[in-house]
Amino acid sequence: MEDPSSWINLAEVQAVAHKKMTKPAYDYYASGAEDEIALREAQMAFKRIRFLPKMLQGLPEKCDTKVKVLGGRYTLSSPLIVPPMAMQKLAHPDGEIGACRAAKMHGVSYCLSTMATTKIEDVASAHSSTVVPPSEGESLSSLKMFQLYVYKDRRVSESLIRRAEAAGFQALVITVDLPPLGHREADIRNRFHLPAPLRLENFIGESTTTEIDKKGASSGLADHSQAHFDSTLDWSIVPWLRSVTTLPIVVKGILRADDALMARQHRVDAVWVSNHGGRQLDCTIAPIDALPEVVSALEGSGIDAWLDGGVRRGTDVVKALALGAKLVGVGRPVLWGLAAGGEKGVSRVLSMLKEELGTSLQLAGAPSVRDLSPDFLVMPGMTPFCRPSSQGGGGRRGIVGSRL
Ligand SMILES: Cc1cc2nc3c(=O)[nH]c(=O)nc-3n(C[C@H](O)[C@H](O)[C@H](O)COP(=O)(O)O)c2cc1C
Ligand SMILES: CC(C)CC(=O)C(=O)O
Repeated sequence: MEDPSSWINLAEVQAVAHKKMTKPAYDYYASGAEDEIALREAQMAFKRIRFLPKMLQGLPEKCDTKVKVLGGRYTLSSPLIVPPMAMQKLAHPDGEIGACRAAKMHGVSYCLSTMATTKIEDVASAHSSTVVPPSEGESLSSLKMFQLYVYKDRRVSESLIRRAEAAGFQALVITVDLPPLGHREADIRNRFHLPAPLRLENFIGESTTTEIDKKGASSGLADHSQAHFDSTLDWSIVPWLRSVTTLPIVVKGILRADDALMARQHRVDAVWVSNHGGRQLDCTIAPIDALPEVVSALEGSGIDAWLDGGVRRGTDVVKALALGAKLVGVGRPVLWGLAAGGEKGVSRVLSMLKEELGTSLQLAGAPSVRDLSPDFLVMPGMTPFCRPSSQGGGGRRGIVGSRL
């Protein structure tokens, strides 16, 4: 199991990572808040959705996964994104650099966390200098983005944004579902802290102390976020961000249609449907269940809906795309790949997921990700019926009781 090429699914990678990681590091990555209902539900909700595949569609040999995002500004090779995840050197010395390089090599977008163990500028230059060979004659394209936690001291946030912009990050993702930090019992029990010599590299030389570096009485994460993150944010944060940056703004952590409407009113560039991997408020709705309402709130606005949470299979990606997500994030499996095999491990995780995505598109009968729609799915509790049209071809389908 040492050789990443021997792994055949993402669950297997987690088992390898588990054996290699220290208990506090594994628990920090794996766990959710409180009873972990939201964590489990995010995955289970995908499994309740069924496909209604189309046959004899005259598919190309390889289905097209290109997507246009951020108001059509960018065409990307893949709808996959590595969401922001803190402290990636806890998994492996390759850390954020290994993860972002592997993502770029696969045409997968990468979002760097504020709470990284590698400096913004170092990640940017590793990403820029990664040369991606053309794949089947096409050059792969993806984005690098920066995720922001807003600090009580706005000068800290402003400096992070300016550094990310200067370093060439192409979008700013602001996370709105934290603080305060969710009640993560494993981290409290383990008195989680970042072991030396690892540090939150974006804050070296600044007045922001980290708390995360020291073993305290409780979780260092909770201490840090309570001390420094602004828990009083409201929608006026969007105009403030606009006053600081010209980057597209993505709001991450939305689960409600009325919040999506507020995001629309504030002209953000994308709404990222997420429950933070079940690490914040427990018992939230699964992101995939929240997606259809958010998509309909954004309809006609040109604002993208992105999604993460519980994505573990290519079929999960297809379901999210069919329900209207433009980008789909896969979180923990990337960390498991990193822990189990460094950059090569991440690369294997992404290649398995891309392969599953390609196969699932073919089996569902969609020539491209842009051809997907709710018509390919049967939602829980709904009875599908398919009616041939009176003209022959292209039958009509409905789902009894469906809100889609
Ligand atoms: C270890 C870990 C660290 C995370 N750190 C951040 C972070 O710094 N910023 C953020 O917005 N989300 C963070 N997240 C949440 C992810 O961006 C993402 O929403 C979540 O992991 C998706 O769920 P999944 O792991 O089931 O794919 C983190 C998640 C994990 C597992
Ligand atoms: C340091 C934390 C605030 C990072 C985070 O978002 C998480 O652990 O989920």
